[in-house]
Amino acid sequence: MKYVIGIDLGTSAVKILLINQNGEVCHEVSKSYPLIQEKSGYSEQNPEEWVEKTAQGLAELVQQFQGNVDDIEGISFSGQMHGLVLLDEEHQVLRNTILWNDTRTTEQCRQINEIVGTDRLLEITKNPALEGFTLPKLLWVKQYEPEVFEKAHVFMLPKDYLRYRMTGEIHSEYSDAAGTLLLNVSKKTWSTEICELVGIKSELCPPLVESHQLVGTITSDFANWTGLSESVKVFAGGADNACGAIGSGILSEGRTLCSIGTSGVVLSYEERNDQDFQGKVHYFNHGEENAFYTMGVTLAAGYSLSWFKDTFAEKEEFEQLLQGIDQVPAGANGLLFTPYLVGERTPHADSVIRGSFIGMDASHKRRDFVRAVLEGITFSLNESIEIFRENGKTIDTIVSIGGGAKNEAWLQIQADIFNANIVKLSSEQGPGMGAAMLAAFGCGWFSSLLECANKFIEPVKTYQPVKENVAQYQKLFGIYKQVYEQTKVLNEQLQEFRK
Ligand SMILES: Nc1ncnc2c1ncn2[C@@H]1O[C@H](COP(=O)(O)OP(=O)(O)O)[C@@H](O)[C@H]1O
Ligand SMILES: O=C(CO)[C@@H](O)[C@H](O)COP(=O)(O)O
Repeated sequence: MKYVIGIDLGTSAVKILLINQNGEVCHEVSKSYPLIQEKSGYSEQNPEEWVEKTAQGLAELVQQFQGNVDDIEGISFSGQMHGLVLLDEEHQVLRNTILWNDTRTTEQCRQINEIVGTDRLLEITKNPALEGFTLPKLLWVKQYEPEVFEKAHVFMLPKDYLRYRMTGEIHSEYSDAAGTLLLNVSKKTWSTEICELVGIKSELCPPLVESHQLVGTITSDFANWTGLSESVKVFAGGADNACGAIGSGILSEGRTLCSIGTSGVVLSYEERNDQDFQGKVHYFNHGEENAFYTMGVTLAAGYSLSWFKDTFAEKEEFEQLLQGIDQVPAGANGLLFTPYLVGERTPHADSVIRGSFIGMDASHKRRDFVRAVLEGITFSLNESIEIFRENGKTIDTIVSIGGGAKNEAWLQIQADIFNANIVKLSSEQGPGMGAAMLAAFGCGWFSSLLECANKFIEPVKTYQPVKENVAQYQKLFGIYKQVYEQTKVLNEQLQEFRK
């Protein structure tokens, strides 16, 4: 039996899956790392931490593995998107990575809009300038840390840096490059036009490859560190949402995904590169060659729940915190939560807005708050679904993955709020599975990703919407949507008091 490894470099943790040729998860390791949040709106990580935790995880996985290590044939990656890793000429990291959920770059987004023009930007990159994307981060470093920027030789995305440390080879691939705001998404080339306009040397952009492309083998140092064989083939991999889509079988038109990790996304497969959502949702290259996807993003989805847990129930596990929420009625007894803890992306691209609990009552218990948090996150994702539906998409079935798909009551809440069937898969680790599938396809085990999906992906349960809950949530969603407008000015006034 042969095996592949899928490494998902998430925001909360690196998750590593060992998968056999039947698509069975044989071993699973997860190693977490913290966010560095020096100020309100800032979010960074130390790339060295990703490398160390991945190496530790792989070493643990190899130790647990009973078979012959030479039978592990391929490795590929899925990674949190947009994060800026800057390397100098010696390929040393110049500063901490500025992450996708860091919103310090509103000023740089305005500059990009002024210099490139919003229409031209949309034409080339298919996306508007948003704080989370990589180009505004590059411009922020150029403006505020010129001594760092001067030394920059190449920029990389998180999983591309990890792969570089494992192989010594520097590459980017289209699905992650699409989230930089520097890629011409239809032509699949770095945009020299944008680089020139904003004053970024195009040599900073790494060479581009396809997600399933073989980029090398692991270095002898990394092999010694982990126990892996030096001959294991390394494939480029993809953005976590592209990989989540592959790992959930979102490989044809009409298929929709909901992924609740640190962020939350609703994603839809696109065959074509010329749909027009006027930048209301992200439009990126898929990890499948020449395919695309559109996506709405809630910045603090799982993060809202983990924030609540860390703040009010630090010592408890998620399972304990979520106990009993199925006994709280839909609507959490009149308590509403908006998950804008670090600002928002879809449908409100707003780095200043912050979250709220509306309707707190003396009768509310902790579990009402927990249910309200889950419902608020799900309402936020429903705003993305609403955009898709308003643009003519039929969304009646959604595959749900990510840490959020571990809880049955939350899956039912998703069915009721989205008014769609929710499909749970045998593994909620869609991005890691997608990465492993890219390795399996790259190794030649299958003639297409779709063929691999048919073998590897196993739906285990479907949650159907309950009519009474759907009606209740439709009323509540109308109220939820008003909270943004009603709290926007208040949050602008509060901004000067933030850390
Ligand atoms: N048992 C659970 N039930 C519900 N949600 C959970 C559970 N365990 C983790 N989560 C949620 O999943 C999130 C992490 O999901 P994950 O997909 O691993 O994220 P990432 O890829 O961003 O690291 C946490 O922030 C938490 O909100
Ligand atoms: O910014 C985005 C997508 O545009 C995020 O979805 C990141 O890709 C992080 O993903 P998770 O760590 O939440 O999976």
